[in-house]
Amino acid sequence: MTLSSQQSFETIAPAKLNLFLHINGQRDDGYHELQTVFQLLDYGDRMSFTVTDNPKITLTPDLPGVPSEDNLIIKAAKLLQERFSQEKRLPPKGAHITLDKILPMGGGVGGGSSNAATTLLVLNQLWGLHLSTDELRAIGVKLGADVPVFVLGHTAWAEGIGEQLTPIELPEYWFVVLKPQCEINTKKIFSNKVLTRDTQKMRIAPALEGDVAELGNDCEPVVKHLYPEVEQALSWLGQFGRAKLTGTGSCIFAKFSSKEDANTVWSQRPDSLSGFIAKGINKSPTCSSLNIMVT
Ligand SMILES: C[C@](O)(CO)[C@H](O)COP(=O)(O)OP(=O)(O)OC[C@H]1O[C@@H](n2ccc(N)nc2=O)[C@H](O)[C@@H]1O
Ligand SMILES: Nc1ncnc2c1ncn2[C@@H]1O[C@H](COP(=O)(O)OP(=O)(O)OP(=O)(O)O)[C@@H](O)[C@H]1O
Repeated sequence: MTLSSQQSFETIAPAKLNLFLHINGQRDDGYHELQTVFQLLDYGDRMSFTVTDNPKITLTPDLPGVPSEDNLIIKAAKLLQERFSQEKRLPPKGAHITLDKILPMGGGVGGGSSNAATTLLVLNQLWGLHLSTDELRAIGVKLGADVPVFVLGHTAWAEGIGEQLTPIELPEYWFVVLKPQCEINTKKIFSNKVLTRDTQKMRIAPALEGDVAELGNDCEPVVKHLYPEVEQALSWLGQFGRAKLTGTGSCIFAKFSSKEDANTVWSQRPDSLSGFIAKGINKSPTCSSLNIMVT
């Protein structure tokens, strides 16, 4: 049975970590050129989708602080509806979507982007649109630089503004991800005057595992200066391994070779730090259950 003959679908929208993040320049439109490795995690928001004949897109529950029209899930569904009308010349179908939000917002783990990408992938199939993954990636990048990697649904080496992607296979390590008590606006960090913007581009994806461990995040000095709670969290986690910022923060992470080692560190964390433990995965659960080939 194909998904287009089904009416409902439930899945996890996974989180990502930036295992390192280099900023290599700035484009004329203000966006930054970067190089990074996106590591997908086996931890994320639960989402469910039910097709409706009525063209309305509804989402429950509301996300506190995010008006419905600004929610990336609604925006993604509406962009896809426009394509539906263009391609099929029929009144669009609608959807009822539920979101169990567990990923910290403004944390650099890509929750909103992952929600948007999951919406594109699932509704593309439930509505029987059959757009290719490349077409969905092109729609996704209009919603945010982090959306395409979640459409690809694979851990990846990334360049450009984060949309030029090469899938890679990494060992499935465990990560302790800690969230200091602050939310960080991505634009605020990217518009900071003293942000490093001239890290030399690597010519090829580093031979990953070993090399990536040594590479840092160019946003870290600015974020540490503006948010002392992030600096404190980095020094605490740094006692147990190399601790880094993901994206523009506020979450930080360190890698461990077993769940037990990760748990030992997690159980000692200060009360001021929330977060989660997760395993690194190569392929996203949504792409696996939708039988999407990674190319
Ligand atoms: C920091 C990362 O999370 C690393 O993966 C991403 O680069 C951010 O991706 P995102 O949250 O999807 O970002 P967007 O929603 O596209 O952009 C938010 C703001 O960040 C800035 N921005 C974002 C990505 C990028 N490569 N250069 C930028 O300068 C832009 O000012 C933009 O207005
Ligand atoms: N479905 C959504 N889930 C979370 N945030 C959303 C969503 N839709 C819109 N937003 C807005 O996007 C902002 C960033 O949310 P998100 O959780 O993706 O942060 P992030 O992990 O720091 O993102 P990134 O790593 O992609 O920069 C939120 O503060 C919120 O205003």
